[in-house]
Amino acid sequence: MEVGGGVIETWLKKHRMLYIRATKHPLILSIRDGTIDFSSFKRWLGQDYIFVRAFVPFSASVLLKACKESDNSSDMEVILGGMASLNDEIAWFKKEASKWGLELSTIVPQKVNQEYCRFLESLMSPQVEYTVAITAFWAIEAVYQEGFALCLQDGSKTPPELKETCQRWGNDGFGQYCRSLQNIANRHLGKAPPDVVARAEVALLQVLELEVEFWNMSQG
Ligand SMILES: Cc1ncc(CNC=O)c(N)n1
Repeated sequence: MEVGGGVIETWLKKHRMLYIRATKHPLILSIRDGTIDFSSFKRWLGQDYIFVRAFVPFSASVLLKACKESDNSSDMEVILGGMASLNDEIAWFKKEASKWGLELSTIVPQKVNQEYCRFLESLMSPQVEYTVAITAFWAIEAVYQEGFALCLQDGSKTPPELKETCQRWGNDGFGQYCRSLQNIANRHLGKAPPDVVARAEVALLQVLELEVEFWNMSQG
């Protein structure tokens, strides 16, 4: 099954304004037009490192749910691929932080970041259905993919120092991975009972709102 015509596409149309606020946030646009304040970037980098560390156990919980609840063994492989790139990502954050003179061990999570990490923890509960968790997982990955891909488009004036960051989430391979996650989420949403579908939609909205706030927090 291909991306298009699924529940996710319906939701993205329905919640288009919020989706655009998350993917075309002023901070992303300032990277693309080259006007970004590097202190905002450094704040984002430090906070996102903390977020990504919390995202690893959440990914593991999604993997576990896929193994228990999915009828398709390729779900597990797609999620495992995402987890493998998180291993690189953590190493990259450490390298990038030292490049910017950031001491990661001294970074204190901001309130919004704590809220986002608590939200991830709530989704790790075994009571949360795989369909709900994979929808949130897809949304978290997709907003970064879409936002950073924008900074790599022709005509963008992304500062050279930030190109590598944009490549990390904006590259075509990550785009393909996000489409695979979207297909998985659509397949499960298409056969889930209405109450589960409703909870998945709420989780999507929570992700989008937290992403907007995460960018706001980084902007200072
Ligand atoms: C706040 C936030 N949202 C999504 C991502 C992308 N997923 C993993 O890296 C991220 N790094 N940070």
